[in-house]
Amino acid sequence: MNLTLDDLSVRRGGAALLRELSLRVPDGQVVGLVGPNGSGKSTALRCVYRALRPNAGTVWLDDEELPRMSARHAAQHVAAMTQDADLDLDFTVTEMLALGRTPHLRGGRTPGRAERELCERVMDQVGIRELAHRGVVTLSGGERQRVLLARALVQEPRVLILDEPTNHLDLRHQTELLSLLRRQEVSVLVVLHDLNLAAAACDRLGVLAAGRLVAAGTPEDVLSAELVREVFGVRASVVPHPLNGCPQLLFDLDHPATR
Ligand SMILES: Nc1ncnc2c1ncn2[C@@H]1O[C@H](COP(=O)(O)OP(=O)(O)OP(=O)(O)O)[C@@H](O)[C@H]1O
Repeated sequence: MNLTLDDLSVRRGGAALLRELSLRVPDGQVVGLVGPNGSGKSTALRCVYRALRPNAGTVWLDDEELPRMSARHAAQHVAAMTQDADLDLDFTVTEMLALGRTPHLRGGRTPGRAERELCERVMDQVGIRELAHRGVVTLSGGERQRVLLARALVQEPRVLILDEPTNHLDLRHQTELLSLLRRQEVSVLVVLHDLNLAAAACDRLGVLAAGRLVAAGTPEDVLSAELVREVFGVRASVVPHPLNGCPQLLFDLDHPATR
């Protein structure tokens, strides 16, 4: 399913948070949204998972306008793993995952055997089976993060929206999560801060600065030393990854900034 952000503008309290953002996530591709703090990345995602209504522009799922869909219909197609998620609930991990099936259950039906098997498969994929009976409030930051990903996958979405999904994860879990994303047959829009992980994991990148899309394309097209200097104010060298050739950034901590 193709996801299209179409000319989105968001203004709040007299400030422009997003300015005429257009970005396409083609069916089955992983598109990364990167940019400095406060550049509008989460704002863009919020417009997609309907936590925020843009002042102008819209979002398309193929040729259907997402804001016009019912909440249930939208949730059958789009799942989000976000910074806003509230896990301070007295639920076990298994119960939390079952909630992910809600959009697909008709008339308040409770999850049956097929749903339970799906949840178990996803727990194995994400490596949280041993947490199944733990209360979600007792989990570490990284464990919670993986439970949220599992809940999104249990939803069996066609489009997955992820806001900094790796921020609490250790190195192994970061790489596992991103390689898992690449194996999913869904369209993915993901905000990442780590440009090297973004270059490795994403088919395409969009770069936001002050609410505007300033570059978009393949990681090779986008990640230049000039762009990193201009957008992030950081001096970096770009080298090809020795195994797969994707661009990777090296930083000089003695001379981090250009100004
Ligand atoms: N309701 C609001 N009213 C006013 N300003 C807001 C509102 N919501 C967000 N902002 C501001 O909009 C800007 C963009 O916020 P956003 O969360 O989209 O940035 P971001 O790129 O995701 O940042 P980060 O990398 O720090 O997570 C920030 O300066 C933020 O303070």
